[in-house]
Amino acid sequence: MTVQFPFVTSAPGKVIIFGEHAAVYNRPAIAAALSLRTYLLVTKDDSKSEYILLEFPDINFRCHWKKTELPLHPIHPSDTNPPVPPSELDPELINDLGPLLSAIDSPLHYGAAYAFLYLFSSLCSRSTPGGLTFTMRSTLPIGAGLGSSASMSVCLAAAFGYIGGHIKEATICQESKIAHDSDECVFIDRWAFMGEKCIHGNPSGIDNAVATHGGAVMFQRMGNTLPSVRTAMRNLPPMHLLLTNTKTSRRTATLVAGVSKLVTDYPKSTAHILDAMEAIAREAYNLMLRPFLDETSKRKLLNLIRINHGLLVSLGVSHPNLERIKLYCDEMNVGETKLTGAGGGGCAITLLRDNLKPDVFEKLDKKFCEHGFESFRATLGGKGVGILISNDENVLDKLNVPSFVGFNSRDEIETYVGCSSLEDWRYW
Ligand SMILES: Nc1ncnc2c1ncn2[C@@H]1O[C@H](COP(=O)(O)OP(=O)(O)O)[C@@H](O)[C@H]1O
Ligand SMILES: C[C@@](O)(CCOP(=O)(O)O)CC(=O)O
Ligand SMILES: [Mg+2]
Repeated sequence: MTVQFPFVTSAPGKVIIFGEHAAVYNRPAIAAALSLRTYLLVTKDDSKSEYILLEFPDINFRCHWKKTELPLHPIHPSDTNPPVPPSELDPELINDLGPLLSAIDSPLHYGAAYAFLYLFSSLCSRSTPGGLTFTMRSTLPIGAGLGSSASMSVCLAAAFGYIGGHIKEATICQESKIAHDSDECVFIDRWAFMGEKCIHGNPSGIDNAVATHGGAVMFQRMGNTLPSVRTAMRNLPPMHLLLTNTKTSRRTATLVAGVSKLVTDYPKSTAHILDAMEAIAREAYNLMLRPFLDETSKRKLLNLIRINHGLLVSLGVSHPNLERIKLYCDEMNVGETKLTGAGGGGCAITLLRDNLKPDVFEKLDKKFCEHGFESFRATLGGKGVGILISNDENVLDKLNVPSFVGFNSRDEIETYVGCSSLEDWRYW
């Protein structure tokens, strides 16, 4: 198979509706893909053939390495094709990557470069051409609980899987749906999970599963060795979720580590909290299987959102700004609010009551603006990982590093190269 450059891979962010953090401890959680996405442009420039280059303008990071410096793993005849990652990160590869990462100070840059190098070295070989530039753009806020790390890892795993010849070019267009997981999606999901491990140590795998497969799922990790269970939730009832970003930055790695310490220090008490979160996710799952929410089901879901948030507060992963959002929503009686993702800042979701008057939103928006928060209505359950390989001159005109770096808003990215605008996107 010949790899055609330039190309773009893309994957969605996600909203965890119930069960964040508990998901790390093998409890079920419910999440759905978001319409906001990450896009990774891969271009080839023969005049730079000695190098592999990163352009990550969203986090203000660019970097390059000589291809000969990279610890590309030689392919052994006994290797499985496509390669299957081990259950833990490979200590030998981690060691080899150390010197390449040692000059990077910022944890944001470090995590992104580490995931990049780990996946590149695992999936590309000496015969991979040099002169490749990887330019990453997200329409998602980064480090805000909406799974930007997983959507980035999925974009990388898909791109390296394609370049390394491990997966075929996708052929399924926007409208068609497949009933089962394709081999390509299984491959991408598994390797993106390794990227998530590089970025936050002990991920549950829910974020990369949603970013790969799209849609909505009930997900349960089964420990380190067994495969996770992923139950697709088709036909989610209309949920009317308001998503509010505190713009308070935080790192998932720090929050997951904080909960881990609490679980170690208070094993009995925290087990009850995690069990309660499991019961909430299961009750919510049964309610959300219905195509419409009657009044009683809606009331129950609202209650479950409130209880889940209270439990997350008890694990120490809220933040005064998340509590401010909850306070305003409670005062105006618009619905129930919980943090989403790792917490500690980032985003909250509010499940809105029915028949709210528009002026309530105006008042709420005004309050949020005073604190610099940003609200948007979430569209849930979109497409998973995709690839754009286009021969259209108008599209090709945008598929170069300066254009990609130069997009200055979410709307521009979506309009010029986005999954929602171009028909050339294909899905695995
Ligand atoms: N567009 C992007 N460009 C570069 N790095 C990114 C991008 N999106 C995500 N990342 C990486 O993912 C990290 C954020 O992941 P995380 O702390 O898990 O928050 P979340 O997944 O909720 O956004 C960033 O610090 C960065 O390393
Ligand atoms: C806290 C957790 O449940 C979700 C983290 O999501 P995010 O990185 O904050 O978008 C961790 C995980 O499930 O891997
Ligand atoms: Mg993350």
